[in-house]
Amino acid sequence: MKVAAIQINLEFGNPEANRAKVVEMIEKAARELPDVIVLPEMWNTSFSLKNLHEIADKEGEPTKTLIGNLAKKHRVNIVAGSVADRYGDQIYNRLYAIDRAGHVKAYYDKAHLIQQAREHEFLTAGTAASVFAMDGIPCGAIICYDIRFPELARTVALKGAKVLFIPAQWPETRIDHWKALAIARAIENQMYVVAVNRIGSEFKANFPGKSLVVDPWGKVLAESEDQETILYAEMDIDLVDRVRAKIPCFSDRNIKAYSL
Ligand SMILES: NC(=O)CCC(=O)C(=O)O
Repeated sequence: MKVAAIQINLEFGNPEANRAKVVEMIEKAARELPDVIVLPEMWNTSFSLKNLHEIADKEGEPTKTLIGNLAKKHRVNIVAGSVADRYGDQIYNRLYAIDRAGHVKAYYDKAHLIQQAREHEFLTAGTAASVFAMDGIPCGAIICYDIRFPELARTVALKGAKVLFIPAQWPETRIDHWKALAIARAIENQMYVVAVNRIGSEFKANFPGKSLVVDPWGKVLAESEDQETILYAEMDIDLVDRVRAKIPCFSDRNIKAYSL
């Protein structure tokens, strides 16, 4: 499975501009014939939280049609990062997984909203982990701050995922956590992690990129710098089974010891 992680700057509160950038980058990434393209967190509006009611997607549109058409045109799977998506009065930080035919296979709503960024005041948290197949490979997704909650990544792994996608907007001040947590989630769950950050700045936060792909042994296969780029990596999915056979953490779990 060849992955292309799209690391871009975003325009605050400007979905039109961000859609144009995303289309340009997907077209560019598709030329390298990846199996899956991944976008960052909240790429339509960014964290323009106060006017999300006006500028968020409505019931998945236009993201589902726009990205679905690109997926179909290039016969590529797309993990459409996440977008602000309004359903009635509720707005979700929602990720869509779209297959090569342009169909939405699954969605995932960010479960842990970061109070420090006041996300919980404007967004509704998801309540379910998401696992979906891409070309028959079981995959899962979490979003940004979710990476700090090992229970969620573990749930995704226990549901069978071998690849975990993590779109994010992760700031420079805590970038060491980003890399350490991505590697930790890969090692403890013996799965691939594709962690996609943005660049640029918003309010007082700088975003340094540093998107990375980690294999189930914890080896960083690819890592980007602080610039607009597409990060490519080849994932040997059979390695997940080999690592899980070598150190059988899943069958060695002792759930009696985990109850509070
Ligand atoms: N967008 C986010 O969820 C940011 C998370 C973050 O900055 C952190 O966990 O630290």
